[in-house]
Amino acid sequence: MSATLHTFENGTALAEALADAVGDRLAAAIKERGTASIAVSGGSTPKAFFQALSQRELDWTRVIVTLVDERFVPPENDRSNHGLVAANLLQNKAAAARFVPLYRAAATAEHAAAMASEATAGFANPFDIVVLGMGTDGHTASFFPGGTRLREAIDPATPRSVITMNADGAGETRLTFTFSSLQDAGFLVLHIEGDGKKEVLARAEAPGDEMEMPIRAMLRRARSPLQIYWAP
Ligand SMILES: O=C(O)[C@H](O)[C@@H](O)[C@H](O)[C@H](O)COP(=O)(O)O
Repeated sequence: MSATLHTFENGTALAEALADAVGDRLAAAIKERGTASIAVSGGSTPKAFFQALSQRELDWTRVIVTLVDERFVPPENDRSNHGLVAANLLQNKAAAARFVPLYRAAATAEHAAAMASEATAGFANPFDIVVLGMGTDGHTASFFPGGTRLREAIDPATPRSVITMNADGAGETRLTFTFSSLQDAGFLVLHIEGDGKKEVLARAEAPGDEMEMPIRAMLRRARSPLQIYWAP
């Protein structure tokens, strides 16, 4: 599908513009269907965006927030994406939103993934908004190069669900929505910052194997147009 690059002067300007765009989409979905759903990524990049979005004026009681992917760690762990979202997005006006975690205190990550798949099935088809990140190794969500279930995760035939993933670059076991769950969001965003990530993006846009740079799956095959938000 097509991708559009939106460039901003700095991270603050990007965060405000992305919060405006996402806030407008959430409001439109609420107006249309009474509810809105958004899946966001972790990492260091989205913090300012989360803080900006948390202050947008809308009926947050009708918004469901979940994660594109998560580490198999409880929210108190400082590597938890749930913890990051709780501290930065589910604040201010957005404190009224309903958060649906991917992590579950289950015996295994596989059980947690099954529980998360069930808990999200009602609203993840498709998401109104998905905000992806990208690592310098070309991963997005928890689609890591060399990941144990990478082929399955990016296979368009794999159903909408949350699956587990292990990879050298990932640290903990991950829980991740599959490609099919994310690629048809009403508003599909890739949020990246810095010159290094822009170079990674250029490499990903060149011919090559999706298994080497899994972001290529989104760049090449997402049904929704990919909106790339970038600032130096
Ligand atoms: O870490 C996570 O939760 C996500 O799995 C990951 O896909 C993230 O979006 C990228 O690794 C970018 O991370 P940075 O923003 O920290 O560069």
